[in-house]
Amino acid sequence: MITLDNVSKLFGSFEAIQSISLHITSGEIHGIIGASGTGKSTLLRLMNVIEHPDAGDVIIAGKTLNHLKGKQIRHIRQSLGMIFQGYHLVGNKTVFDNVVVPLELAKTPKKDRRERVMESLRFIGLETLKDHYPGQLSGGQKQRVAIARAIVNQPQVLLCDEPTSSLDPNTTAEVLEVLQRINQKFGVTIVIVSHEMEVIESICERVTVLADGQVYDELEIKPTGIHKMEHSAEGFVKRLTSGGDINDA
Ligand SMILES: Nc1ncnc2c1ncn2[C@@H]1O[C@H](COP(=O)(O)OP(=O)(O)OP(=O)(O)O)[C@@H](O)[C@H]1O
Repeated sequence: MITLDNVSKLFGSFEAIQSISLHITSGEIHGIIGASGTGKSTLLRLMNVIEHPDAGDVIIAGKTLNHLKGKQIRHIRQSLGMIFQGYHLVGNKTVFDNVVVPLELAKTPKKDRRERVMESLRFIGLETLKDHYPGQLSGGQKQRVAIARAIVNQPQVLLCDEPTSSLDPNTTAEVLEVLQRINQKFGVTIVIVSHEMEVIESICERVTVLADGQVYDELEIKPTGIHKMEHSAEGFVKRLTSGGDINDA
């Protein structure tokens, strides 16, 4: 579903992403973990065509994104949902009016919008709060509204940038449960960037470990534990698998 083929990204002379290749299969929940500044968000922004690679190809659902032009990019973005640590809700719009935005941008017929928004809100269990404003919601509720907005267009891929980093453990579990249901019910491929191994471990099947803009390792998470797929240094992976923050590794 998502392939990065020798992708590099420069900011000035600084190479934030260095010749990364990875493949995420359709229907997978894939984690990207790494210490602060290792390029996790940049990698996600390359998948969402917010950033463009300086070298290599980003291929989603068979389409090479870096060869697409304006209208085509807007079209492919409609098959990608995105959620962020800071929710990015519009404060002076109600929950309903926040969730309807992607349908307005996609020019979905007006007669269909209400039912689609309510369907999304029902899925995340917040339909009764449709007339509330973001300021009246808890952090977990805000993130669930952001998820409703991200899935209202029925995307094939959901890209999540530190989706639970501002949340307490109970609310984190609620948000991860919603993501898991989206994956299971609709077959949406999910990519989650996080620096918290517990989050990645609880929901992902495979994990890419980044260090200094490069793929440091790939891990497979099975009921029996975490399996190294490549060449990790023992101490580094031990820290990860014991639930420690990767920044401590
Ligand atoms: N627009 C930009 N201009 C210049 N440098 C940038 C830009 N965006 C990111 N960088 C740099 O690229 C590197 C990777 O940044 P990125 O935000 O992808 O890391 P990250 O792993 O997501 O970090 P964090 O966990 O702290 O969010 C960092 O050194 C950052 O300072």
